[in-house]
Amino acid sequence: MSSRGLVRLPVSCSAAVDGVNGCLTYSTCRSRNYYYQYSHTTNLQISPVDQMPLPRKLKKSIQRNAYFLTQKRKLVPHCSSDLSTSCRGVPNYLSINVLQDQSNTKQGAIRKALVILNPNSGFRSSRDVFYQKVQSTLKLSGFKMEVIETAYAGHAKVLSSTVDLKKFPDGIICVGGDGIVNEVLNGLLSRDDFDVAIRFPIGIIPAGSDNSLVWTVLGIRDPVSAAIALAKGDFTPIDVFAVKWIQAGVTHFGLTASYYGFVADVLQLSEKFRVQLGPFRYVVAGLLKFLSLPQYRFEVDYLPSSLQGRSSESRPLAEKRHEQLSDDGKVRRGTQTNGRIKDDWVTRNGEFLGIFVCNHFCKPAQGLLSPVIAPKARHDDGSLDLILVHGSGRLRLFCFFVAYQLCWHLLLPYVEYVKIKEVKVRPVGSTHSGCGVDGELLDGERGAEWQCSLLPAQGRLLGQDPGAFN
Ligand SMILES: Nc1ncnc2c1ncn2[C@@H]1O[C@H](COP(=O)(O)OP(=O)(O)OP(=O)(O)O)[C@@H](O)[C@H]1O
Repeated sequence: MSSRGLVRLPVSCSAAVDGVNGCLTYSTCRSRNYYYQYSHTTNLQISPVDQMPLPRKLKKSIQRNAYFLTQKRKLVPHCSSDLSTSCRGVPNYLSINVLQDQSNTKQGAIRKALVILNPNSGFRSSRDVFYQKVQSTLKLSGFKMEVIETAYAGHAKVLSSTVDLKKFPDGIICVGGDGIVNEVLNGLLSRDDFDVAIRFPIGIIPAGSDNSLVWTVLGIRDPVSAAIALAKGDFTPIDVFAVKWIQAGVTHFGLTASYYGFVADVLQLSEKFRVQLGPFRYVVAGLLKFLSLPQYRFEVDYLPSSLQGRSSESRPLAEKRHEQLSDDGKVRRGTQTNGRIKDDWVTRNGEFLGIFVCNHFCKPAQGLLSPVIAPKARHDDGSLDLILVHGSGRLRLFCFFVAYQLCWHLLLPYVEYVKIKEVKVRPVGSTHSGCGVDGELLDGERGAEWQCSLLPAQGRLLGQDPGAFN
């Protein structure tokens, strides 16, 4: 029997196959069908399907699946990374075929990664997701992993800020939601070796309530596809932004979005229902907040993208970062800010239902319609997208929400959309002074002023951006 393209499996293959489907699974290799049989004494045996003494029905089913996969690969090149996203009903264990067929999978190479698993994410199914759905796929592709489960909120940040990165050169894999990814990012960026840490690869296995980041940037929303994307070993560069509470000098980093007004309020309220409602907490909190909608007043200053001063672009990363994080809030209006003329800034004061500062187009993984909040945003375009929803009142908010579901919200006359480099947001009066960053709430005191800007270096996500093929 020819074993071309098939027995290039790492040493761990018997365990991997065992983990995938108990003791028996089957697969295809290129245009031929093979049958894998696992037994504790002989480990892995591989034979063409035609030659195996299988029941006729099973043989036919294998051949049907093989045909389906071959056709799909012909029709959609590079489809493999989202195979189980786009082809519902394709069993989990068929993903192994895809791994074997990836020319860029690092066959045989050992890749060392730290896995940080949040057992509290989403429906609290992270353990099942990791151990039953993805661990075997990752092992098969050569990952050697150390798994640590978080024991408390903030644990992932502590881990990523103290871990010896040289011990895990192939990255940190987060199993959970956007919150745990955000913690890992903030842990990495609090390290002394910031320049190295910002480029340290972060992998995501979605098991949280929403997982907007991996869905929007990599087009993946199920754990098996995410594992395959990690196995392929590519990277996607992504802009990183910093949200600074100016008076306190506290900075928090993000990859998805920061938001103020109604959504920040909903985020705060939703935490009260986390244990009872899991991912549905956002819907309930949203409804409750809608019914008791306050007025939100803000002063907003933003620097449009096209007016970005060029003087800072040639300076080294460490110098620029220091400048960005240590201006101690001593910026005064009508003066120079970080070498840029204040006159370039645009000011908007008044009532706003919401203010969103997006790093990518922010597609929620939940919901039927998958609307996007910032359709022109890209995760690596070196700018942020600002959406200002002017005004107040339930009717206006309801119309915005409906239009958003249909992706028409940018057509509303009270919605302003602009690409920016930096924005400052000051809540006025009794307006909620907190701000949400990637699903985490930053609480500020009354009168807190927030400054949101991009860092001068990009981070790296493990996995290939599907848009990179175009
Ligand atoms: N062991 C733990 N016990 C309690 N909270 C934890 C624990 N580990 C992490 N957390 C906290 O849980 C929060 C949410 O985690 P995560 O983002 O993984 O899930 P999620 O909120 O369900 O998903 P999403 O952020 O996508 O909505 C994080 O902010 C983190 O601080």
